[in-house]
Amino acid sequence: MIEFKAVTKKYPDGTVAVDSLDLAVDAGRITVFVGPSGCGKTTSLRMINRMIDPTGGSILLDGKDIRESDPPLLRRGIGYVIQQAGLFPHRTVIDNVATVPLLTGATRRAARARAQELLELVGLPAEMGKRYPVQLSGGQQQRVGVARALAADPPVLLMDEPFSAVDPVVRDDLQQQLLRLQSELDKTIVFVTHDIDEAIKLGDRVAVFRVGGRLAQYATPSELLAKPADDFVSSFVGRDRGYRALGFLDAAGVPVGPVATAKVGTGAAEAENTDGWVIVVDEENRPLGWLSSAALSTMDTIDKDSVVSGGSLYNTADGSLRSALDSALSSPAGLGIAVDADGRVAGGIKADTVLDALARARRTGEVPA
Ligand SMILES: Nc1ncnc2c1ncn2[C@@H]1O[C@H](COP(=O)(O)OP(=O)(O)OP(=O)(O)O)[C@@H](O)[C@H]1O
Repeated sequence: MIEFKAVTKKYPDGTVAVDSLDLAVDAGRITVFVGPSGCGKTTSLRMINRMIDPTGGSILLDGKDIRESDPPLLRRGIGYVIQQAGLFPHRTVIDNVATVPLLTGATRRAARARAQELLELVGLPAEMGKRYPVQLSGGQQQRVGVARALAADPPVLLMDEPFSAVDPVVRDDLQQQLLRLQSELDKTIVFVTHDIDEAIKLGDRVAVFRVGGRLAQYATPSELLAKPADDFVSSFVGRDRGYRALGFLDAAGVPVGPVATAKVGTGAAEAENTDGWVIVVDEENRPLGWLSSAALSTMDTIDKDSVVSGGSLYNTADGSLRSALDSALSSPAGLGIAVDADGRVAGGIKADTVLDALARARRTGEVPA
């Protein structure tokens, strides 16, 4: 556990970046610091590994004041990931990751083996180890940054806007990856972002800062959305608040209806008769995209290059009302695609059906009316 006790940071020019911060970061959880630019998120984060020292108050790591720890030693137990990954440009990817185990006394062979394992863990193919950072995409560099931060197996991981320099699709992928990793690793993660959506998605708890380095609210994502502490938090988390709150409601009770499917590579004439759209699936019944019946009527064999990419998918195994509704709204056919845990088409889902389920949840008091 990391505890901030009345922590203040006043820079020499008089700027108060953090003002009397009291906050306890739970062990083994993701805590997100979020807030507008200049509100003291980075300063708060960097005080944890003593890159910055507070001018008042104290920070305890597992009950011990971090001022009593030698900074280099302290940092061995605290991984650090930053926005531009911060990789060594003249070292290969594998050597970038192996640096830390080498520093802590591993043999070269053991360090490389560990690095290889970590690259796999963050979803990078082994052959990428030989490349130099410049030969990787931004998202891949971020993965290497995460692998490197994990190399010493630190119990604590600090992440400062790690995904903000990549495009939204890659960011979504990196966020999923982080959640998956965390479910295996149980690190104590402190994650800084200015993006409230990212905070809500990743955080077990979210600390909302306001300019002047003051904590406006510290709560779980659903509490933040349901009960913002004041007007500032309300306007900060406010955008699409009702819609985002759907992300916390299980869609298990939402009925999934039929959807016309057509297997790729089969004759178009064999496709189910429909006056609207069909979802094209692969051999395993996984969705590839949509074809309108008009397009279908012009082709002999269904090929996957002609499909219109669909919207988001709704996973019946663990989907929320938000993902169910989003799948319906983002589909060109107006019908969301529900898939099972293996990604196979389970049926279609309509926006109206989701809204009915929401109305039911309101009636039963599961969500406030
Ligand atoms: N070395 C410094 N000297 C003086 N003021 C500083 C210094 N570093 C940061 N600040 C100021 O402290 C305040 C908090 O900065 P900090 O970087 O912690 O904010 P932040 O919330 O992380 O912002 P951003 O989202 O823009 O990165 C800002 O007003 C900033 O200008």
